[in-house]
Amino acid sequence: MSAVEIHGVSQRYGSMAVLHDLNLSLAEGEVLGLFGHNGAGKTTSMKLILGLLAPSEGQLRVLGRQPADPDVRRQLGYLPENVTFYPQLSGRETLRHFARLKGASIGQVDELLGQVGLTHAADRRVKTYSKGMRQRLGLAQALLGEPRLLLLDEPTVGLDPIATGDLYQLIDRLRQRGTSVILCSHVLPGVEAHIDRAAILAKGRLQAVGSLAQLRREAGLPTRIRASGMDNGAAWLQRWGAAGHAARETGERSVEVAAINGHKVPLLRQLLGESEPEDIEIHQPSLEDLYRYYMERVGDARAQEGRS
Ligand SMILES: Nc1ncnc2c1ncn2[C@@H]1O[C@H](COP(=O)(O)OP(=O)(O)OP(=O)(O)O)[C@@H](O)[C@H]1O
Repeated sequence: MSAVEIHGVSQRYGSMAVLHDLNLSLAEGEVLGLFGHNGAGKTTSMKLILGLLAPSEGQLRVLGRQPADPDVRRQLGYLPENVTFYPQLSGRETLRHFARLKGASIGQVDELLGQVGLTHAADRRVKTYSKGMRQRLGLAQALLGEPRLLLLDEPTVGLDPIATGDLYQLIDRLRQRGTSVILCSHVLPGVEAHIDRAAILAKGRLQAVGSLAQLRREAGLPTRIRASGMDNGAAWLQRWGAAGHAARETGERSVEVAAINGHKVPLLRQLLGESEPEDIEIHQPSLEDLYRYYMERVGDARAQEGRS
């Protein structure tokens, strides 16, 4: 059974269409990164999965049932984008309150405070917490009741680099336990190692979904091979250019060639077989490169529609 299945979902707010024919599924134990520009429809998608909104068109199944089913709700954890708490309660009191609301064991509270690094501040009022501490409390709240499906909307906002790394490690552990996770984020660097697939949403439409390897193949973005400490760089530039590869000088005795699909290994073999670079760097397209590619493609499509 899939954790989430979305079939042909469109969503309107009044007369404004914000999601168009969305089709997406999430396997159990899978971590999906959902990325998109401001207003792309990420939070709306999460609210549909949470059963907080009913789709204008199409169907959703969450853990095999209707999203608003109370049994499903009990198995979901949600960290909203702008998390707010009662300022007068302490962190521990806050979590106890949410545990009671969710029917989760109060015994989990202290363990979760420890997991998010808030044990030392458990008895301080939330109004004295920094933004990052409130965010971590929000995460602990989302983890109450050991959810099977966790929805995290901008979880790294306000987190310092170490807390961000801790969050990603926590996601890795949850994945190992079989928890399914949807993670919305504008922060792309660093997240790619912790997701199974990425979904890229723009203007309410899913532009791409797949593993990084699949998206790299689909986008056909080049892997850049940079060789430094080269005695005969100019000759290589000429040779690569003649063979139709984009190549450039990147510094003194340093050259770079862009290898598109299928050319990476042959180019490397040739380079290492026939010259002696002091160093080689291989830069695969990052999630950020892929995101930029899909965003630019939407922009281009719009520009062409405008011209026709
Ligand atoms: N309650 C609402 N009423 C009317 N329009 C809304 C409502 N909520 C969201 N929208 C609109 O729907 C579109 C999608 O919003 P959504 O919050 O899903 O985007 P998002 O991808 O989460 O954006 P961000 O990255 O800025 O959080 C936006 O144009 C937004 O203005």
